[in-house]
Amino acid sequence: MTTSQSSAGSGADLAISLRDATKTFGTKSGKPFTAIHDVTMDVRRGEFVTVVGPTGCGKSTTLSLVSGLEPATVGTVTVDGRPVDGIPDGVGYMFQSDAILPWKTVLDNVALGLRYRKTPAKQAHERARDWIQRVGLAGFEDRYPHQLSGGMRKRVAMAQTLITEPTVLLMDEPFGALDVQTRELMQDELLRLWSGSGAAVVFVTHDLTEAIALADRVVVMTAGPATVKDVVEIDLPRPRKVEEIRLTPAFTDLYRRVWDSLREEVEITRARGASNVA
Ligand SMILES: Nc1ncnc2c1ncn2[C@@H]1O[C@H](COP(=O)(O)OP(=O)(O)OP(=O)(O)O)[C@@H](O)[C@H]1O
Repeated sequence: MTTSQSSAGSGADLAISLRDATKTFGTKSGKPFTAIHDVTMDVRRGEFVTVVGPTGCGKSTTLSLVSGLEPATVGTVTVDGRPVDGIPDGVGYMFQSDAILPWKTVLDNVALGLRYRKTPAKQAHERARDWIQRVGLAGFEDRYPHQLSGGMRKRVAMAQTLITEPTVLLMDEPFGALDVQTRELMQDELLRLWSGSGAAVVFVTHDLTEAIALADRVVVMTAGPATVKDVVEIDLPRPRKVEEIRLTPAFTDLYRRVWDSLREEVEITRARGASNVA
């Protein structure tokens, strides 16, 4: 399937909708810089969409329009049917560098997600204990971040985000800094925690294996300014175990399919030279 947009449906089941969204930044030189161009993409409630594209093409910028951190210059962006104007309710984020505070314990860090939303301390701590258990960190409530492994810190970050029960979860290379084995563990954890949550996820990654293993659909973006080049449906059965599913012939076919689409864009980006995309 080759489409010029990622259209998942319409109406009430849409959690996220971008329509011809373009983002142009002002620069010091005075020459405007267009980071993404005419991006049209829908994500249904409960759907897991991953986004791949060449380095610097505009993937994070796309997320920042959905999160309300940046307004679209042209086009429309809606979350839960409402135009994005500032940070929408019900949106959770996870980035490569986590938002864990080194001077707070695991319990306080996880509770922070709720404390920022004015939940009383006692209630926030009760729910934090529950989430710490769900992410497999029971017994580590009183540890500080420097006493944790990279994977454990990610579990804290995941609990901190998921405790707010976001309806839209935006993830920008959240496992990018982890070693391969820990990354696969965290991918499985994420799928387990997400399944049945009803959250719509947009997950940006450079790792095609990760993109395919997690997704219902993979959106392939062009060299910058990014637009949607292709959307690949991932019809692999769920529940999935990443280390098992990536060895199946169906997975290999999908990998080839996504890479065939992405390769040309990566080559265009390489030909332009790193200095133009940094
Ligand atoms: N605030 C800004 N002002 C000017 N240019 C920006 C701004 N934010 C991003 N850009 C530029 O927009 C382009 C897209 O950046 P973005 O971070 O969205 O790409 P990306 O695909 O997420 O990158 P990567 O793959 O390296 O993570 C880049 O050339 C970047 O320098």
